[in-house]
Amino acid sequence: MGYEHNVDACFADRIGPGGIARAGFERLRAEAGDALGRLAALQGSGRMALFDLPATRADLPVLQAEAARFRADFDRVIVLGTGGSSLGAMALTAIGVPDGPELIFLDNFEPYGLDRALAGDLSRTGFIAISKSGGTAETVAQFLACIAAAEGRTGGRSMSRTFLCIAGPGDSPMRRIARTHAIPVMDHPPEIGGRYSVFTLVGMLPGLIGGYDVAALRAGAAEVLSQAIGDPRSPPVVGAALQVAAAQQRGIRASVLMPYESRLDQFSRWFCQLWAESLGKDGMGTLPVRALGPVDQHSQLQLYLEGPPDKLFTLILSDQRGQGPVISPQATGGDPALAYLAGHTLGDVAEAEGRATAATLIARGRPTRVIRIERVDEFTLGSLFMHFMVETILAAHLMAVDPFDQPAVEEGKKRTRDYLLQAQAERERDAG
Ligand SMILES: O=P(O)(O)OC[C@H]1O[C@](O)(CO)[C@@H](O)[C@@H]1O
Repeated sequence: MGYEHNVDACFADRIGPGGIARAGFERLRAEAGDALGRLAALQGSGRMALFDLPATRADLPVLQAEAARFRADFDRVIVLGTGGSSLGAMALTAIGVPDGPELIFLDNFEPYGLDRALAGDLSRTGFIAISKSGGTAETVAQFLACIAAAEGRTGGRSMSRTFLCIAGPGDSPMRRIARTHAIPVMDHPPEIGGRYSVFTLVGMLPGLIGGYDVAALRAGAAEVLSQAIGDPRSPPVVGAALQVAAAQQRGIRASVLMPYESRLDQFSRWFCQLWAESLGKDGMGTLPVRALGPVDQHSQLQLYLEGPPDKLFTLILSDQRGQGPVISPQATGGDPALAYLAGHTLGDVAEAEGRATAATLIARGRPTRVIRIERVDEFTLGSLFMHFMVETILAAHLMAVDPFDQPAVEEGKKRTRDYLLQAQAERERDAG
């Protein structure tokens, strides 16, 4: 597997009263294991398509061909899409810099970023607009703005070769815009929710354009899934029971994810959407918190150690020993205050800091799970994606909420539309 999962320091028998009791946890773990068994029975039926994706390879040739075209034609690819339509690919392409065109994700809707991106040379810039619903205001508005900006600036390339759209099947504003401009549209699988879509073309295509090994990503996911299905004590089952037991028994209100790897910071953003939108309903759910080590030791850690004991910590640690520049003993100038650094690499220091934070949290009786990874690569990331998806789905089961919907976000979207219509009406009234 791409990781080791250690939850010992979450239990009262290890960390004292801040920890959870084994008995209640074991009941939840058994229930989560049963739920996974029922979901696994749907494999291959199309009713749990997420579980079929890791073993799928048939879609890759078409995506590889499309990616090859983008790689040949463009120096920059601007990806439009928000939430589940971008976070997975952003997490994947944050793990390294293989090669290929620069990928620019305009996931946060704001004029400044779009203006800057569009101010560049558009003759070697491709665009991919992604929206499962095909109607998300931010993505549709960006799509229209990019089409308008690209017209006459594509270096003679047709719109159909400059833009690509990924949208759910059926009529939608995005599809209508694409049709007007003869922009090709690929289908977003309707049976996979946006925040679970990283293993579909939504994650795979940007990944392939960036030169990432997407088969390894799926292989990592496949391994976690098959192990979880075969073993009711597997990490995602244990993780779900842990999160729910912590909330039920210890009033835990927040789930902090703290990788000690900048390359996994985007992964934490992906996790936050997954956890929040899947669980936050009917008064249930815990607050997902994105933290990054070591930098947040100098920002959040004081609160984590001495603030309210309402957080469950998940640290993702990798063995960075031996990596990076060496601090030579000569460079420390023989200063005794710096003797502890002499001869170490920067990776040695980062590794010691991650270990120290885990030990300090544990010493303070704060429930702390440690996920150890060997390296940050596609296989490991695929493992972590699948781990947290299964953990989230099973936690939802234990909380009796639906992990696949997000009914409340519609309210804000409707208000946005109303405000804009109102402003339009006022403008027209003032004008005439
Ligand atoms: O892919 P779409 O339909 O544009 O949705 C983007 C995101 O917006 C949400 O619906 C929330 O507003 C998310 O669930 C989703 O990932």
